[in-house]
Amino acid sequence: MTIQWFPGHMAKAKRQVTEKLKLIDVVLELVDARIPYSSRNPMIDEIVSGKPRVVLLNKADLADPVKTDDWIAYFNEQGILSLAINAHQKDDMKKIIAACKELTEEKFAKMRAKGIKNTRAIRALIIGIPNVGKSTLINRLANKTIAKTGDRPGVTTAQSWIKVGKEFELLDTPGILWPKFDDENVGYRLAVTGAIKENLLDFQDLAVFTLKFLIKEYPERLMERYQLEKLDVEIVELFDQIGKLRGCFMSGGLVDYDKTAELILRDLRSGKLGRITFEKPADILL
Ligand SMILES: Nc1nc2c(ncn2[C@@H]2O[C@H](COP(=O)(O)OP(=O)(O)OP(=O)(O)O)[C@@H](O)[C@H]2O)c(=O)[nH]1
Repeated sequence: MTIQWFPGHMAKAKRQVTEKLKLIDVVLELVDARIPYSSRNPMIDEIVSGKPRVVLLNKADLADPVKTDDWIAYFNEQGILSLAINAHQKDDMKKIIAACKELTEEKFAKMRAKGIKNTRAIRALIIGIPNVGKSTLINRLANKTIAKTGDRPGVTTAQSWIKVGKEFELLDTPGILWPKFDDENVGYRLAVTGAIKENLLDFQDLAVFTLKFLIKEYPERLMERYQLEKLDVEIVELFDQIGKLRGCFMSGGLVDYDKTAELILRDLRSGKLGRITFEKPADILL
């Protein structure tokens, strides 16, 4: 997984998704429930225009449930159906299929009214930015492991359908979209949640961003996890305290800030700092 999008890439990705859209009845737009704004493609409305769509707030198991509810209400207000899911959870698949049925009911009723007898299965496509859980969801819906092919430049692979019961089928390769790049905070949020390739990142920089965010939004969690008594100190002081507590030292006995930063990010990504969401609908101007 890399995120290196250039105008040429973007145009090609858009074309590939547009081609796939012609084949399907309903779009499953996957976003990261911890960053439902930053993990959406900026041109998504234009790209899927006219197709019924469900926004799936994936990795909801890692996100703050109160904020997830706010996001669902927000999408509702926009007239977009949305569901909180965990792509590893079998039970959540039923909710997705039920939502797809609801959204395509009218279209299929019209087909039946025209006398088309053997009504086919509902056809769906998963789309989303890198690392949002597309393959995991495909495998979960398919109930087996489907080889990860993605869209490679210049390679035309035949489209095939994965049957999920009698009434639903899924295109076996997802549509890959690019994230937003227009705002520094968006970049940080994508990076701390793991959407950007690790070797492109400065862990100390990301850990500073994370600590500042936690001080503001989840101070108790931070204090509890790292046994901190107060947070109104310099960030470097927090690094020192956390590094000492967790044994992140260099050979001379000084705190190793790189190791400490990695530890903070690992804790965040694995949910050890609790369920965290980085953005609220009220924070964004849409
Ligand atoms: N906790 C949690 N982890 C998830 C969930 N869905 C996916 N993941 C994890 O997120 C990581 C990325 O998932 P993938 O399915 O590879 O994502 P993708 O969108 O196919 O990624 P690309 O191939 O890079 O486009 C994996 O480590 C998954 O196990 C979820 O609902 N909850």
